[in-house]
Amino acid sequence: MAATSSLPRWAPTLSPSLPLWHWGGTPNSDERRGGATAGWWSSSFLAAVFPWTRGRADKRPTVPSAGGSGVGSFDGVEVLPATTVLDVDAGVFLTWEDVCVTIAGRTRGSPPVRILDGITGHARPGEVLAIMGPSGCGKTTLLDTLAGRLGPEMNQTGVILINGRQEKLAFGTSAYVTQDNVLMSTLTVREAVYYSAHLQLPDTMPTPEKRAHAERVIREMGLGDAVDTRIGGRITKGISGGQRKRMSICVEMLTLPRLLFLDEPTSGLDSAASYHVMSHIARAAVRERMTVIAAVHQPSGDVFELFHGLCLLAYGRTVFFGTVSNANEFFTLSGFPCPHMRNPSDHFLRTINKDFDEETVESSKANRKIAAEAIEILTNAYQSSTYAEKTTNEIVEMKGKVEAPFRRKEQASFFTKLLVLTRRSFINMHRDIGYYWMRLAIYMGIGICLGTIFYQVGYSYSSIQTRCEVIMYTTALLTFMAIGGFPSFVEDVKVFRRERLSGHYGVAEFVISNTLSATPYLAFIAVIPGAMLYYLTGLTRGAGHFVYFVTMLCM
Ligand SMILES: Nc1ncnc2c1ncn2[C@@H]1O[C@H](COP(=O)(O)OP(=O)(O)OP(=O)(O)O)[C@@H](O)[C@H]1O
Repeated sequence: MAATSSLPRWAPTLSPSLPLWHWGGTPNSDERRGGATAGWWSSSFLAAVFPWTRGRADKRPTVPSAGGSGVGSFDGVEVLPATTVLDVDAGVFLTWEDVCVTIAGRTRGSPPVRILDGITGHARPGEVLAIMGPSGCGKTTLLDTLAGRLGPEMNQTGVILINGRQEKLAFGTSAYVTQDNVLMSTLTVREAVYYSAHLQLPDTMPTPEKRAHAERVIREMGLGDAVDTRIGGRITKGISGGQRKRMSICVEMLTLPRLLFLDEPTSGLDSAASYHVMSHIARAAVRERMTVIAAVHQPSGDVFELFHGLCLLAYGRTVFFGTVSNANEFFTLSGFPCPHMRNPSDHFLRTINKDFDEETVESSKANRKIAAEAIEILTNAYQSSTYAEKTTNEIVEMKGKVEAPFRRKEQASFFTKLLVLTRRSFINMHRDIGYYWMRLAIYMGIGICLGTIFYQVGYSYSSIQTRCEVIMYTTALLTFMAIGGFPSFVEDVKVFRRERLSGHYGVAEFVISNTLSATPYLAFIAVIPGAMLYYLTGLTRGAGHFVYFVTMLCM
């Protein structure tokens, strides 16, 4: 657990019976409730309504970490004191037995395709389990299955237990870092993590503490130099791919979940960054008794040594499950010893990758075994080995553990989430040049074009037809223009999907906050060209036309 010296002055003396966000002892309750929080919100509200004031709000000095001077350095990466966000819930002993996943065949009548075939294993608190195997072997599918995120098109069988019982993990208990880093491109690193902290952490936690915590997690992920850089996306270049990956981990690490799933946490990172990120996660796992399951592609020797357990898959089957040190022994005993000076993880993956067997056969010497044969030998050897027996015994032992059910972690209130999401959405719209500002320019262009073509249509009977044409053209053009907003909308929905799956907020908060933030913007970009068109065409009799134009433009 964290060093008490790093605890903030209002932090309680930890007791195992205290829930995560139960912070006793509030020497400065003013600051907690009325002072800091209200202050932040008033400035937030100002910045939300007038986004151009945001710069000033963001330039406020950041609150120093609770640990004060306890910041050290580790190979150039700042290592901050143990976090102050402590959890006293039981650890997660996750076991899975004979897990099979199938998907319907591509053509009607064809047999289902088996993606996972009888996978058995376990993960325990304080340890990092690595799931490794060639590309397409089922690592992500296994993670999705364990996290309860399989798509409806997949069929799953087998027994997955948490502390010996079937349990749906409550909010804040588990987190999942996906392979594709879905983030809001218009925000800076600091903003994205702050907003996430405000969405996930409870209202009872003082705002300065949330910010300090977010700042600490950012630094622990080695993002200290990129805090004010925008994430970037479709149009603008922002942080690098590796930094995006670290950002994704950062956001999910904020609540220090009991169970953490990581899909390719080191992809896109250089070997030093991979090591620092994984070693931070491994340290956090030990310190906070987190259960970490990571699907990894090609770990360097240093990173590989950080893993406690290894689940080696090949084309949906288990090649090996056990400790990292036993894996080497198992490969040697099965006739595939790791060559001298070679990274064991490279050796394992090379031995069981059959995607390039044809090339191997052509270039191999007489009696060299191709990967398909090696997989057959290894999977059979594993099933009858003492390692498989040991895994079964450990699962039986873990199933016998009686731990109290997990409590749902206290979360931000509906109102707070709504405010945070509305503000974030405001900023996103304000900065999304492609969607809003270009749209305004194009609408004005359309307004001028149509207005000059149908200049002063007049009020005679013959002008009725012209009026109809104006309305028809406006409708048609704007309907096509609305499609231009799709890429931004799709990006927003992706972020929403990720955050909803993680339990940060629900559909109601998303819909309300987007409506609140989008309405003034859309009305703004609709009223100006609408008024221009209204004035140029001379449709001055009949307010209905104006309302119609504005409504259409808002689409
Ligand atoms: N929805 C799906 N429909 C059809 N096939 C699927 C689906 N999802 C996964 N698969 C197949 O299942 C296999 C395992 O996929 P999965 O994404 O789990 O592999 P992976 O080991 O994570 O790969 P990578 O390391 O390249 O990310 C692949 O052959 C993939 O094509």
